[in-house]
Amino acid sequence: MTPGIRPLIAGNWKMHGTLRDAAALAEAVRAGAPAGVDLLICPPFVHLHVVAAAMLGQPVAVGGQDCHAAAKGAHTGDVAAVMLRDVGATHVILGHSERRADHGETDAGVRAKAEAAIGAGLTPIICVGETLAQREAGEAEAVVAAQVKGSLPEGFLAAGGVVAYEPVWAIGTGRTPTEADIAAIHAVLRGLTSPATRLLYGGSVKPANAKAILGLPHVDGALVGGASLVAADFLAIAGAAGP
Ligand SMILES: O=C(CO)[C@H](O)COP(=O)(O)O
Repeated sequence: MTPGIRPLIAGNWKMHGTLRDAAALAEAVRAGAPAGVDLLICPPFVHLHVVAAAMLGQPVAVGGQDCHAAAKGAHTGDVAAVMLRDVGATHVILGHSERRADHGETDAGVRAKAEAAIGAGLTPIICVGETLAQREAGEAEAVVAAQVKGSLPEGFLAAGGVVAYEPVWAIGTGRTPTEADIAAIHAVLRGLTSPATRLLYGGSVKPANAKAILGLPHVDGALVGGASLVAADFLAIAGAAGP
């Protein structure tokens, strides 16, 4: 943790569940939200409006998992940042490795989306992280630094933008980097951002490892995938971030 930075625990629900599942999960998270920690849930687009309406005035923020760089236009299947804001989202995840891999997203494209998000009044959460091959080649710090430099637009830090370090090989695999490796990357991220920037770790965060990971220097929260689909697990991770 970084003294003076309130932790953020964000759940990325990815492409899971029905609308009924989403509403029940959101309600369970709301009911158990601990004090002293900011909570964010990011449902699939089609569930976002209902979940955001249910969380209005509650201590759980709601975010999108992506947005388009344009404010409107002929972009079939895409969603604009202003549309996310309009239905009650406050955050948006950008540049997740699954989108970089599945949709060919580049640092420049992520930067353009982040500009749109900031313009719409959303807080962007930009994901960076190396592949296993890059880590084994000793390139992890350089890869992450290049992604940060390429993906963060001007005004990102002033707008309270968040950076999430998610090593690609740790996502959904049950494998996590060593605590020293996480701390080393987060020190690089701190040097490239600001003393007030929230830096999240993501990749197989579970109740069992949350306390240790969240206790590392410059780790100001977590971006949680699989464990965020189980309210008790997500809340246990949030509890590990609390005072
Ligand atoms: O979804 C994640 C948070 O963005 C990230 O991919 C980690 O997933 P997990 O390994 O299932 O927690």
